[in-house]
Amino acid sequence: SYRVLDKVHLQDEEEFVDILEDKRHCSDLRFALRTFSPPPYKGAPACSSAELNQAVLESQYLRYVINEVRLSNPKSCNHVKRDFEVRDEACGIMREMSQNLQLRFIRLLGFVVRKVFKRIFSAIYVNMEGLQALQQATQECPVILMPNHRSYIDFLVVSYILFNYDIPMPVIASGISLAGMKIVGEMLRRSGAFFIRRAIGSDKLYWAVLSEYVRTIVRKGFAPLEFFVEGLRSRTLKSLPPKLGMMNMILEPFFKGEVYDVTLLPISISYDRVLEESLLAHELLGFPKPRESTAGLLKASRVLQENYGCMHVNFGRPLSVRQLCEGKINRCQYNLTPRDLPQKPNAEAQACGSWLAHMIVRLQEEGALTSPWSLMACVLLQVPTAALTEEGLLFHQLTERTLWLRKLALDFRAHLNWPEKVPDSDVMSSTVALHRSVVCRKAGRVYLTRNDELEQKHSMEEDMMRTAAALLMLASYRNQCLHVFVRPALLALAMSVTKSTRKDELLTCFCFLQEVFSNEFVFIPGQSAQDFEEACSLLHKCKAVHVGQWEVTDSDTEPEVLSFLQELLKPFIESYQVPFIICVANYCLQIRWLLFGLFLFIYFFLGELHTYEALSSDMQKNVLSSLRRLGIRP
Ligand SMILES: CCCCCCCCCCCCCCCC(=O)SCCNC(=O)CCNC(=O)[C@H](O)C(C)(C)COP(=O)(O)OP(=O)(O)OC[C@H]1O[C@@H](n2cnc3c(N)ncnc32)[C@H](O)[C@@H]1OP(=O)(O)O
Ligand SMILES: O=C(CO)COP(=O)(O)O
Repeated sequence: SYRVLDKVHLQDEEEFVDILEDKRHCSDLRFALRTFSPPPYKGAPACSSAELNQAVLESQYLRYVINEVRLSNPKSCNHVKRDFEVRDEACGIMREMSQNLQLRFIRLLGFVVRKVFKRIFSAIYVNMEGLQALQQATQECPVILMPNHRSYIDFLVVSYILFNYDIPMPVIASGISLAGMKIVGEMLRRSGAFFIRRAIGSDKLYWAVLSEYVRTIVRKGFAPLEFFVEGLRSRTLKSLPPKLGMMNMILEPFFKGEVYDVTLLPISISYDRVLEESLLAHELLGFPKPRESTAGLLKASRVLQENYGCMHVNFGRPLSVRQLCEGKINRCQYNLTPRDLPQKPNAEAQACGSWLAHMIVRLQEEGALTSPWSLMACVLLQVPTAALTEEGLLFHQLTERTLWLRKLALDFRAHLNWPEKVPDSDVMSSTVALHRSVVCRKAGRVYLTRNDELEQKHSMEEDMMRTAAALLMLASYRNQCLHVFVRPALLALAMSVTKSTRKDELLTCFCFLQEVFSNEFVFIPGQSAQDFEEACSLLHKCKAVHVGQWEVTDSDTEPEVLSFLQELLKPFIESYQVPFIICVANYCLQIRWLLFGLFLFIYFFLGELHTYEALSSDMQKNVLSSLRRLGIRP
């Protein structure tokens, strides 16, 4: 089993250590009560939450905006707001938003979280070098922690690690829904969460309080600021296109010269098995997300009975915004207006924020570890659904294909978490056993898990939903490693679509495909040519193509690679193809959005579509945005 390994190597020099290992020697209480003495930021004392709030409310910026809001009251309104009324409103927003970090609550949650982690995870691997670099950075510059977001566990584990290694506890941007949980909401606030409303819209005062709050945290630098640039947990386990609001806020103090530099720190969290796997798949099938509540949390305690394998937390290297922005932004322009006046980021600053945010997502992907299960999911999804549910796939074939894919992934520079010193067959068996909610092994074959395996009796519709949910779960686990293959796969697709070998034609098609799928996969804006070159070089490296100065041609040495990569993207192509055809055909008829979803279902059941992934609400939403972006209105 995975426990055989206590240390996993990401790169030769990077060592991962299981931080749960010491659980045998240290009691949970002792852990919670440990001496916590992080080195202070620039040697200065910490800033209390009351001081932070006061600094925000008394800022020139907020005073200015409060006055503007007061003056901008509609003339038709009988009651003209007074200064103190708008100020009270701002104080109300602050009370709702602000964190109230207290060490004793960290200790309390630390005690509970440790018990839970020990129960459900076999190991939590962390790269120590990354942590050391982070600890150093927190003493020198404001640090922004930017983890990928797949699970509620993400923010718990980051705080847990920082507490364990004497790194200042972060303040964390959180959706307001968590604040509404009885008792728990307040505990999260006292553990560092600050709460942001969803859909802020055009509420000028709210934006002003939020942005000043975030900027003040950055200016003071007393605690790392943590936020999830993807904005929510990815339901598909693929990276989401970044949200830019928070990114722009944290960059502003640097652009205006209020801080010398800002350090961005991408964090890649990879799970063998995601706690919310089934809930997320059901959300994709249209079931509403259960409201966050304390009762719901208590009900979810059945997850404690399950095993979720290992988790890897890879702290990336600190990135200096100062260095990254050199030559990209002219900071002199910020000297022309008083710093305290509200200023929307100009086009240059927005482009820079967007570029940085996309780059962080890309770095999160690069730092993620690819599990054997994710590779197996790629293989299993290339078997027709009916065959997977009825006949199954021979276990030894699955092993053979997965090992072939492991080699390809390594050629494509993936970081694998394939346990060393464990026979491959054991890795395969323990992986299938861990994911018995999705697949099961019987008489030398692997099948998609059905209700009868789970010894539950259900109606036909429920059975169908279960199959769909299992397939969407499988697709999500495949998605965990798609970033490794996506660029070469787009090139393989371009080669098959254009039937051309000319590099310029392939590049045009490659860019078009990137545009079509830009909601599915995150690409750094303006970097298509580099992505194309990277795809050429990776396919060349695994001997699938010959790359010349003007041409890219198939090689006969590894014909399997191109066909595998094309198959990998097939569910996306199929899910996009039908709606694209329908919409183009009905362009004049102006099909309504609701009908669009209906069409997908009809096509699916008539057998036109072979992929269950077309049923995913995420895929449907992305198809619609893609159609709109390309100027085709459904
Ligand atoms: C030892 C162990 C201990 C354990 C201890 C545990 C600790 C436990 C802590 C718990 C911690 C929980 C943590 C949960 C984790 C999440 O809840 S993740 C979700 C919350 N976090 C985030 O979303 C962060 C990233 N999101 C963003 O950056 C988003 O942009 C924002 C800032 C939230 C805003 O989102 P939004 O309303 O969707 O806005 P967005 O699309 O960015 O922009 C909307 C419009 O506003 C405009 N706008 C943008 N900025 C501005 C501005 N400053 N002024 C005016 N207008 C603006 C935009 O231009 C845009 O206009 P249009 O282009 O649409 O015309
Ligand atoms: O509120 C969040 C806590 O992680 C993130 O939002 P979602 O629940 O929509 O993923």
